[in-house]
Amino acid sequence: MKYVKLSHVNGLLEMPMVGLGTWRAQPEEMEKALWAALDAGYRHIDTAFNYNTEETIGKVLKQWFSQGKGKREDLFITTKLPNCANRACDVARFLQMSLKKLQTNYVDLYLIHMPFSFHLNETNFTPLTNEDGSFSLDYDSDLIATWQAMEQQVDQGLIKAIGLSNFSGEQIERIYTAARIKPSVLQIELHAYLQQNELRALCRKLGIAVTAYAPLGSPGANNHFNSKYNYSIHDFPDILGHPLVDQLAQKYNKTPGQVLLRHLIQQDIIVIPKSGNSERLKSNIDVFDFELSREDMEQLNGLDRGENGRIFDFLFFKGVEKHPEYPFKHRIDGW
Ligand SMILES: NC(=O)C1=CN([C@@H]2O[C@H](COP(=O)(O)OP(=O)(O)OC[C@H]3O[C@@H](n4cnc5c(N)ncnc54)[C@H](OP(=O)(O)O)[C@@H]3O)[C@@H](O)[C@H]2O)C=CC1
Ligand SMILES: O=C1CO[C@H](CO)[C@@H](O)[C@@H]1O
Repeated sequence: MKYVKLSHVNGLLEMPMVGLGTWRAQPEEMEKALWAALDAGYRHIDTAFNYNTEETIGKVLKQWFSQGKGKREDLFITTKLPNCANRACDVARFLQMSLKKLQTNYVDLYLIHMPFSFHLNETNFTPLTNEDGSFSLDYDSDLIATWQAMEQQVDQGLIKAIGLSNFSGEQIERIYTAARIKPSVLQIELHAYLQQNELRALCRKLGIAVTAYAPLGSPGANNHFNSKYNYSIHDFPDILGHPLVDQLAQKYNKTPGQVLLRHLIQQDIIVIPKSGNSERLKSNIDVFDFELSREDMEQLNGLDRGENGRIFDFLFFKGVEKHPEYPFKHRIDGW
């Protein structure tokens, strides 16, 4: 395993470059997948308050520790503040709920999941929706105040590093400028079709590590958006099936998934592929024994479609584009 050393942290904190994604994993699948992942050598787990996987992760880890297979400090756990809690007064209690479910007294990384905010349904801690099915936008939430509340949780020893997810360059710079504890990590959609060169350059300048979500193009996400939100993404990309990826997989005697992950890792990008299948889990972490040549890296760089390659525009949250902090306005303007 290779690690990225995080800046803006008190002391040394290293993030394993491959982590286990957990979005859409159902409890039984999650339990099996995490055991298989820990056996395969995964030590980095990516979850979020709204994935409904924290509880199962906590349960498995408790057993893993009690069987003497590892210690808490061997693991890197990321979780996220949901966007229905993007306000200073909600940070401590949402973090507490995550810590309780994860059965741990700290997380390595806590991210603001999304910059746009929804009102909170206090009965079940989900976003409030309006009668027409649109999401109830909270125009008053203050991202800087939310960030400062996260800094206080770092001071309390409940979080090691703090970061952002799905933020635009302007939003990142705004938080960075105001921050006492600077963001250590930016988690964004990043894969061969959406290579995010501008945001990566900004992060390099600010000493922020980049984590790629949906690094394989999130196969199956469209079905999920369809069934959960009755929303379909236009031109849904099949990156794993691209002929170049297939050709390189044959050349290096690797799978298409390994080629795509290696393309990112070789550029110092952390990846968090999700799998519930033990063979694919193993293959996704087995990406450190080969190197793509400069020419092949350049060919893969050439697959970038810019904004047209984006899967997660969050427009499945009906009405979200009206929020002033919606980060992809440039995309809508371009349509
Ligand atoms: N911050 C944010 O807003 C977001 C964060 N995330 C995080 O990033 C993680 C990864 O993103 P995700 O959307 O899950 O997408 P991924 O790109 O990781 O794709 C996951 C899908 O690919 C399949 N798969 C996994 N490995 C392989 C392989 N080697 N070959 C072929 N298919 C494979 C999985 O199926 P199977 O399980 O059957 O193997 C699953 O359906 C999430 O799980 C979550 O933790 C994701 C979205 C948004
Ligand atoms: O991490 C995520 C995966 O996609 C979800 C949408 O259903 C979001 O909750 C979130 O961005």
